[in-house]
Parts: sequence; C-alpha cells; structure tokens
Amino acid sequence: MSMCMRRLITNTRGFLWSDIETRALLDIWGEADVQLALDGNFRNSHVYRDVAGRLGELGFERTPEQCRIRIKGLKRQYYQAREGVRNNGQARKICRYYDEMDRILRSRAAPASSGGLHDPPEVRLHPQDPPCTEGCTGELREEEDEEIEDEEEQTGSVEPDSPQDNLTEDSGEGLSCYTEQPIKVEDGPSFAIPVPPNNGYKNVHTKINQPPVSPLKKSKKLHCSTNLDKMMERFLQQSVDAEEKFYKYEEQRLQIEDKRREEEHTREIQMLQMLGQMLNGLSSASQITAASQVTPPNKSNHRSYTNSLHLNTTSFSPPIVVERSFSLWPTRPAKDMENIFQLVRNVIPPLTSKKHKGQDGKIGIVGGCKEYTGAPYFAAITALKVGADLSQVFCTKEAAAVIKSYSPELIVHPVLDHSNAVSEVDKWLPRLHTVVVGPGLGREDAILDNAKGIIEKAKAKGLPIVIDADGLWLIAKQPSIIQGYQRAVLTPNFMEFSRLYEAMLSEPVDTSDQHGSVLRLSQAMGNITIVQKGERDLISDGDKVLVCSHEGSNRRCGGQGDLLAGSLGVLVHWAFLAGPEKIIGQNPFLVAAFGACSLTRQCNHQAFQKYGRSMTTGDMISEVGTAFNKLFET
Ligand SMILES: NC(=O)C1=CN([C@@H]2O[C@H](COP(=O)(O)OP(=O)(O)OC[C@H]3O[C@@H](n4cnc5c(N)ncnc54)[C@H](OP(=O)(O)O)[C@@H]3O)[C@@H](O)[C@H]2O)[C@@H](O)CC1
Ligand SMILES: Nc1ncnc2c1ncn2[C@@H]1O[C@H](COP(=O)(O)OP(=O)(O)OP(=O)(O)O)[C@@H](O)[C@H]1O
Repeated sequence: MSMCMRRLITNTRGFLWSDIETRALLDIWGEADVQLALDGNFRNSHVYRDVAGRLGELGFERTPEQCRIRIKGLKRQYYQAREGVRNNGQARKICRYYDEMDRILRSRAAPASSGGLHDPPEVRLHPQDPPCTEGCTGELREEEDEEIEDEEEQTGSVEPDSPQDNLTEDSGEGLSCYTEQPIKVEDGPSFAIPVPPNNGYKNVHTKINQPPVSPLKKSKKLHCSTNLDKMMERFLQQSVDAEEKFYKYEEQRLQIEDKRREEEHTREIQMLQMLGQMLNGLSSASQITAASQVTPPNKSNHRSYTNSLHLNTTSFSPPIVVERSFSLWPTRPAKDMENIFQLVRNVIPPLTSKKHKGQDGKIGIVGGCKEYTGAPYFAAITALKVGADLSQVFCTKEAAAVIKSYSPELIVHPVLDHSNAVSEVDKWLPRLHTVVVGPGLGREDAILDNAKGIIEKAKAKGLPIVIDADGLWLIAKQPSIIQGYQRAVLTPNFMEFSRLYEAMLSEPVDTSDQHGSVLRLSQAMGNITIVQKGERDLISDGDKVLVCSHEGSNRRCGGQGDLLAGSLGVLVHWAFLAGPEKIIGQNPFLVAAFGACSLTRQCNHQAFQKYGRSMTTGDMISEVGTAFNKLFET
C-alpha cells in the first residue's frame, strides 16, 4: 500500500456521511448561488469552503474537501444511475439521492431544456454545430464539470475523491481508483467568479477587472489544449521513432552498400589477378633484352628509326634481359605505351570506304616449285586473310597450276624457272609492297639464282623483304645478298638459324645462350631483323631481343612457318607505312615480327583447340581472322 493511500484512509476514516448530513449537503450544494459559483470555474475550493461553512452552521462539521469529494461521489453515482435508468430503470438502487441530484444538475445543465429524465438536454459546442444525434447530450456538460474538478486535482489545489465515493451511502469507507492520488489540502489561487451581489460567500477573492470567461469555452479550450498536448507528444514521439527508424535503415543500407563495394573490390582484384596471370604469360612472351650496341659489320648502314630509342646497353655478351610487362589496354596513348601488342594495333590500317584495292597491301611470294606448292600457297593465302588486298605468287611453271587450283584468290605467275624470271618479276615489283622469298622455293641453283636476282631488285626499290625457308638456304650460302639491308627480316627455324649462324659467325650456335645468339646473328647480318622460330620465338634487330611465347600448341605440322612468313609480309608493310610515331620510334620490323609470331601462335592455339592432333596448317589459316581480331582488334 502506498504512502498516499495510507494517508487517504487515515484522513477519511470515521467521517462517513449520514443520510441527514448528505441531504443537508445536497440542499446547500443545490442552492442557486452555489451552482452558479461552481459552474464553469476552474478553481472551486473556495466554493466548497463556503459549502462546508454553511454545513457547519447546520451542525455538521465537514471540511471543504470532504464536501467536494462527497459531491463528486454523488455525482458519479447519479450519472451511473441515470445510465442505469436508461438501460433498466434501476436508478435509485444505484443512487439513493437520484431525485435530488437530478433536480439540481438538470437545472444547472440547461435551464431552457424541455427534456425530462429520459430526454436529456441537447448541448451544442458551437452555435453553428448541427444538432447531435448520438452521444452528444447534457452528459457532456456534466463531464466537462468533472474535468474542471479533475483539473484542480492535477494542480494540487483540491484533493481527489474520498474512497467512500465509490461506496453506497451506508457502506462508509472503501478504496477507489483515486486513492492512489496524494491528499493535499491547500488553497489554490483566486479566480474571478461571476458572483452576484450579496451572494453570501465568505472568503471569496474577486477580481473585477478580469473579463468573465465563458465556462463552455474555457472547458473546450482546456480540453483542446490537453488534446493538443497529447497530440504534440504523440507527434514528437512518432518523429523520434521515425528518425530512429530512418537511421536504422540508413545504417543497414550503408552496410549493404559497403558489402556490395567489398564484393566488387574482391571481384576487381580477382579480375586483376587473372589479368596479371595473362600478362605474365605475355610478359614472359615479351621480354625485351637490351644488350650492348656492338658495331655491326656495316654499322654505317644502321637504320635511323632505332637510333633515337635505345634501351640500356651493356656488353655484347651476355646480354641483359629486361623483362617488361605489356598492357593490353587500347586506350593509352601510343607515346606512353610499352605494350608491343598495342604497337601492332597501332599500325593496322583502318578499313575505310575511301581506299581502293591494293592500298592495304600487295604481297609478292617468291616460291613454289614442283615439290612444294603448299608452302607458297600458305604464305600467300595467309597474307590475304590477314588483310592484304592482293597476294601474288611467283613460282615455277609446274607449281603454278597447282597453286592456282588451291585458290582463285591468288594471282600466280609461272615465271620462276624462266631464264628471264628476274625481269618478269621486276615488272611486278613496283606494284608490290613486300616480297616474301623462300616458301617452297626449292634449292635448285637456277631457281636460287633467280631468287637472288629478285632480292636484288627488291632491295633496289627499297621494298621490305621477308626471307624464309629455302630463301634462307640461299642467304646462308651468300649472306651478302641481304646483309645490311635493314628492311629485311629473316625467319629461320632452328636448322636454318644454325646454318646462318655458322655462315656468319663461323661457330656453332650456343644453345645455352639463345638470346645472345639471335642478337649476334642480327648484328652480324647488319642489324637485319632475325626471327628465330621455335618453342619461343626470339626476335632481334641487333639492339634488343623480343621473346614471343604466346600460347600455341605442341602440334608441329609443316607449313606453320609459311603462315608466319605470309602474315609477316603484310605486317611489315603496315608497320613500315605507319611511320615512327605510331610505333613510338621502335623498329617497325620488330613490331611486325612480334605481331606475326603472336598471330601464328594464336592460330595454332585456336586450331588445336578444335582439331587437336589432326590439326593442319590449313586449319590454322582458317583461324587467322578470329585470331587476328582477338589479338589486335578487341
Ligand atoms: N606443304 C608444303 O608445301 C610445305 C613445304 N615446305 C617447304 O619445304 C622446303 C624445305 O623446308 P624444310 O622445312 O623441309 O627444310 P629445313 O628447314 O631445312 O628442314 C629440314 C630438316 O631440318 C630439320 N629440322 C627442321 N626444323 C628443326 C628444328 N627446329 N630442330 C631440329 N631439326 C629441325 C628436320 O630434319 P629431320 O628431323 O627430318 O632430320 C627437317 O626435316 C621449304 O621450301 C619449305 O618452304 C615447308 O614449308 C613445309 C610445308
Ligand atoms: N617447339 C615449339 N613450340 C611451340 N611452338 C613452336 C615450336 N616450334 C615452332 N613453333 C611455332 O611454329 C612456328 C613455325 O616454326 P617452325 O619451326 O615450324 O618453322 P618452319 O620449320 O619454318 O615451318 P615450315 O613448316 O613452314 O617450314 C613458330 O613461329 C612457332 O610459332
């Protein structure tokens, strides 16, 4: 039991209201001046002081608070009873003083009312309000009075109802829901009360300069204010809740966003790792060896396009290998690029509607004899498939018809075994961009002599020359034919390289130093670009060595070198034509050779994926288009 409750019981015990005492109270409370004073006034303790005083004059000693509480209890019983009357007519069982209360309260609620007990007066909050049809009766007025009293309790000026309010008259005391409230009896502040003259009240402080306040208005105002406070409180609480929810959701959203970013980052790292692995392959495929610049036999003939861009140079042997990784990104400016793939891309001529037939390459293949018809065909057709516009084969008479039969796309000149072969071919040289000498050439002296004459003619015209296969046999016999002509590229396989090396350097190839060997041979040949084909293709111009180990396959069918030679014929033309800016001053023959080696390997790889051991060079040639696109045009 709370302290307040104990105080309440102590203060009210022994002060039960007798019937006569209650009727005396009702008589006083029902007097017009009392009702008028109570009506609509927020503070009514002074009224009950007067009521208690009048009761005292009748011989009943009651405190003002006891009077107020007793009245309040009676009112509650009355309203309950009235509700009961409506329901089942049991009013007087609930409220013993029902008739007295009814008379007083009805006259107080609505003097103009014409209704009786079962027809309570209608109350409108505003004049313009429509008549209420339900739940809007005189009870509202009474409840407003109750609220005023309750308001006083909240201000602490009047103590709440006594426990006996909830009991019948005779039951005396008991606990109600109000007993939890502290009992505090003290006067509240004075308020203006519209009291008529000679009202008989004692101790009433009147402030005449204050305007009279409409009770209904005040009650409504109070009601509204309370509701407004509650609404405001609810609104603030909802705002806080909403804000909390917002931050909670925002936090969740940020967490999700962080997670997404993290996943994206992880994916990027994975992609980069994959790319790194790819580039490692390319890097190992693309080492650049810088070596000392040893004066080649005919250094005076050294090309100008490499003079401006030498890498670190060291002593001639052993060469220093500088590993470089090459980016595959096509967006970097050529100036900054070390990516040789990108350099290859840079030299590829655009396909435009303004060009005429031949501008993208006219390649001459000098080769093809009775025994070897496939080799010149492979080279010539590959040149076309890489992007040359015209591909012409200069072969022996016997080979010509066969080569023609392979493909109507090739122009075949059966001139190589003619006595005037050189002049026949020379007529065509001005219409060619590159000459590829060697595939299927054979080793007949007469043919080799003609080949030698054609090389001389091509040199005289400054044409780029690719020498492969039997052309290299010829060169191995007579290196001076091509030595120092830096627009030539030699593409020896291991055997051909060995022959050349021995011919030029008078010693066997040092197989433990492949980079040095190719470098030395190039230098010995007057910085002619050498492509030593093999497991890794080593490319050197005597200044540096490029290593191409782009993935191919282990399938070694004949004709792959021919494919390489044909594609190189086209790329050499493009690289040479592109000019030094496109290849940032690099040797165009190195760039072209790297492109051709990569392409050959890529064709090999793709064809092998499809055909495995049965893969032939023809299958590789079928892959030229897609391989080229993959490497250089994506
Ligand atoms: N379908 C056609 O028409 C084709 C025609 N072709 C044309 O044939 C002509 C002759 O060219 P080629 O390749 O037979 O002569 P060459 O290079 O001297 O080899 C001779 C011997 O050297 C060896 N050997 C080779 N490589 C080696 C290595 N890496 N490592 C070690 N040894 C190696 C090997 O000796 P083996 O193992 O047989 O003893 C090989 O047999 C030429 O004009 C060419 O264009 C070809 O293009 C093919 C498709
Ligand atoms: N051991 C190898 N591993 C991987 N690829 C190789 C290997 N040998 C050669 N190749 C590839 O084959 C290409 C041609 O080299 P190959 O030695 O077959 O030339 P070739 O003998 O002149 O050919 P051809 O049969 O046309 O005369 C090389 O550029 C390289 O891409």
